Amino acid sequence: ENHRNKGKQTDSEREINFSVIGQYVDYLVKEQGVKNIFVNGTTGEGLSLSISERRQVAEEWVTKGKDKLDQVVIHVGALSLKESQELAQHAAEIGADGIAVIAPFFLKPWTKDILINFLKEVAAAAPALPFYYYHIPALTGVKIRAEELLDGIQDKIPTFRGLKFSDTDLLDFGQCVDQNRQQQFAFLFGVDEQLLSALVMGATGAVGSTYNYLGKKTNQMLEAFERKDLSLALNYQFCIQRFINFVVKLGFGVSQTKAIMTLVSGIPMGPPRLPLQKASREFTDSAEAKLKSLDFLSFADLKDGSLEASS
Ligand SMILES: CC(=O)N[C@H](C=O)[C@@H](O)[C@H](O)[C@H](O)CO
Ligand SMILES: CC(=O)C(=O)O
Repeated sequence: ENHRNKGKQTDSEREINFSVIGQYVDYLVKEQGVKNIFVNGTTGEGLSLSISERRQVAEEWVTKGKDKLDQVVIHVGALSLKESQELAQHAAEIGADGIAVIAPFFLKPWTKDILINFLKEVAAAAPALPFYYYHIPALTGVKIRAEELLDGIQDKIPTFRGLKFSDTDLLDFGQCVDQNRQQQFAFLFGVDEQLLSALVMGATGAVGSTYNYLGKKTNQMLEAFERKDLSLALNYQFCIQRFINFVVKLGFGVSQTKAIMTLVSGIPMGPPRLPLQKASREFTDSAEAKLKSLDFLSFADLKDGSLEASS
């Protein structure tokens, strides 16, 4: 396959630019204080990549993150159980720190037991790796409550270590925490604009798209929460909400996230892949103005060529 730049515009626009991943590791660690990476998920368009591409992306992150990142968790969910197992086994082979799986979303599991059976088969393909369930009902359409799924899950999936919870149902999330106090599960929250509420409920961490560029601000919120300075933590959360609320009104999704990542880091993320469409110039300009007005972005932060790359 032809992944590297061959000078043809169409190739570089359509293919993954593996060469920037190493740079991006350094950027996240140094500029955002982000040392745990979730690869091939929603933001990484994992489900729009071929299996071969997913393997290569995973390998690049693990290789470039060595001695720099704390944990690299690979999302290996797929519609095909066999492909998911292949990716799980591959994640183990390359030395990833964990795997995560979403519910299959075309032919869907309708009950908790069926979903567990699917997840169990994937987990068994990487028996030495921590396993995380990625709960994102708005995108998968699988609305089985996480609290139900977690009930007795370790008897079925011995490698189960936690949950990435990307939903706004804080009753469900709170009950996941409340009913599993005996376990040492990771409760990773995935709705960035509501993270503070989830921390109150017992979230042990967060995985989200905005940490690519608001990682530093979010870490300040986490530190304030840790120090029990709730009013300062709320200040940070409101600041983050002001930005997310602004972009949500403009239409905010993975494409727009990529444009902002390019803008803030100066590292070209490239356009998304079909069926997504590149964010408009108007979006990027408005987002940039908002970031500046909220003091999330100083002129000094803007790297040369960042506007070029996202235009
Ligand atoms: C649907 C989606 O992409 N969710 C992300 C993570 O799971 C979040 O990080 C959101 O992008 C973020 O909370 C903004 O709404
Ligand atoms: C944002 C996130 O959690 C994902 O890309 O899956």
